[in-house]
Amino acid sequence: MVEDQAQAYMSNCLRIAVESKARAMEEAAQWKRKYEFECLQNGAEEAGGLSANYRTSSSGSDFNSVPDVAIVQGHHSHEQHLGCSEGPGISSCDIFKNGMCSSESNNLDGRGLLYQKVLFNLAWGCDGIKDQHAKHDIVSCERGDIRTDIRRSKQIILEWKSAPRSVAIFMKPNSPHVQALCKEMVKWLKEDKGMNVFLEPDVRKELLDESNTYTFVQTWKTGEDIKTLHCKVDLVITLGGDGTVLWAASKFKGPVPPVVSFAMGSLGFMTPFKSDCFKECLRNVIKGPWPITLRHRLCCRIVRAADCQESTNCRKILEDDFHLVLNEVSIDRGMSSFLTFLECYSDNSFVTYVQGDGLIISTTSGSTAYSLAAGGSMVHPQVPGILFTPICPHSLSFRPLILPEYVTLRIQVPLHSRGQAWASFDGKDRQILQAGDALECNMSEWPVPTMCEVESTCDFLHSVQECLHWNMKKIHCADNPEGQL
Ligand SMILES: NC(=O)c1ccc[n+]([C@@H]2O[C@H](COP(=O)([O-])OP(=O)(O)OC[C@H]3O[C@@H](n4cnc5c(N)ncnc54)[C@H](O)[C@@H]3O)[C@@H](O)[C@H]2O)c1
Ligand SMILES: Nc1ncnc2c1ncn2[C@@H]1O[C@H](COP(=O)(O)OP(=O)(O)OP(=O)(O)O)[C@@H](O)[C@H]1O
Repeated sequence: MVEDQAQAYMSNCLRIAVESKARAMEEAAQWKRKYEFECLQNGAEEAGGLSANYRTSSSGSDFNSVPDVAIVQGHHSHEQHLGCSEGPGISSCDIFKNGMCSSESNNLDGRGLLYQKVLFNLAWGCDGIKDQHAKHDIVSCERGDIRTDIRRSKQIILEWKSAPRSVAIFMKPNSPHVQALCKEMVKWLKEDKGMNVFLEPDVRKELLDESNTYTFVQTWKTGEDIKTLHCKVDLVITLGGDGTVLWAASKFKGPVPPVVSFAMGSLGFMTPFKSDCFKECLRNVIKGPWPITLRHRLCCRIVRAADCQESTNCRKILEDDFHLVLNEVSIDRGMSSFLTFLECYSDNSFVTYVQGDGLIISTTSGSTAYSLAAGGSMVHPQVPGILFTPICPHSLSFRPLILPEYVTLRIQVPLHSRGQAWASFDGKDRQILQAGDALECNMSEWPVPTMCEVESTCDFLHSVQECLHWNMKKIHCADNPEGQL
């Protein structure tokens, strides 16, 4: 009995001693944390970067008030590496403390001491641009954890602030069926909708030669006029096939008004609307809101060797001397019987040599056109990327690539090349590339907004299935009268 009491007394003393020691250690750790936080706060305030972004708490000097996310003026060595000497970015400037981290124990080291997570900064290569555009729209690094936001808004919707008033119609030439529909549409747009109608100069002339009821139709005369067409029209209508969409887009060397495309061609991958119900379609689109697909374009320039002879930096490129392609720019061997030999660079990094029939640099919209025929993947038009697809490469291992949308590609015909190459822009405007000439392209800031029939992905899948018969095979089965799978 006495022995039991003595043992209980001893273990009680031991427990009290252990608890006192734990309390003392906890208090010491608290003081240490406070000291470290104050040191860091003082340092940050001296650097001038963190103070504006502090999460405030009830007491200003409370070491429980910690910075959330700070946008810092670059003092990080990595920024220099990215060519962004003072560029903005996202910084993780967090001091971990009780209750801040999802799991408190994560911040305790083996000896039960709290540690500070090492600070870091995320910056985006921005070639010296110092504005907020260099921040990434979906990446954050709150509390030192890098995360990407889930993009919940999938579909872009166009909502008119007031009803569109002017429309430009582009139509496929030499088709009586298309011409007949164009006349009917022009009358309806004017009489029922009270809209100003623009037609291409020769189409307008043909209409006026036929009847003077179309004197209200407007047009453009010079190349200068067409440069400002986007300021005069709210909506573009195309009547034809994919070629007519490409044709209409090529007329806009800057911003493009929303495009409604009626299928009156053979394939019609980018022409979702049916011409026989054009009034209902246009009524809906004009009323809005309406889903659109932003189809990115590539801005392509030819850099001539002759223009660069004086100095390596000399570029006698005129302001207007560029092509905006909706599908692709292709470089091929033309009539030459030699293999093309092209040197390819991405942002000045060597990519590869192309030896074969040529190379296609395609947008994602163009992925279902020439690039597909050359073995490239089909890519949804809203995926940000540039397709790099060789044409009949001489090497069996030369597979197509998809590069990020922000790279600048340079395709050079080497000075020692035996033959020339030819560049075509959306299958048109073929231009010769002599030895030493290069083609440069990057993503343009001016996409083509095309109105969807249903919504972007649904329209894309519908086109893939209906126009290209993707993964459709006939099955011979009495249970499947339509014979398709
Ligand atoms: N081997 C090939 O498949 C090949 C060869 C040369 C050009 N092309 C394509 O033709 C385009 C020019 O078209 P065009 O109508 O002025 O010439 P075109 O009249 O010769 O038509 C070419 C075909 O490509 C289709 N097409 C065009 N763009 C498309 C797209 N984004 N998705 C799916 N199919 C598409 C057209 O509907 C048409 O059937 C070029 O941009 C190029 O992509 C393809
Ligand atoms: N307004 C226009 N003026 C001059 N040429 C045009 C015009 N619209 C289209 N074209 C050209 O006419 C050709 C045929 O047009 P389009 O591709 O629209 O018809 P399609 O071949 O019947 O249809 P799809 O492309 O669906 O097979 C294309 O090469 C295109 O560039």
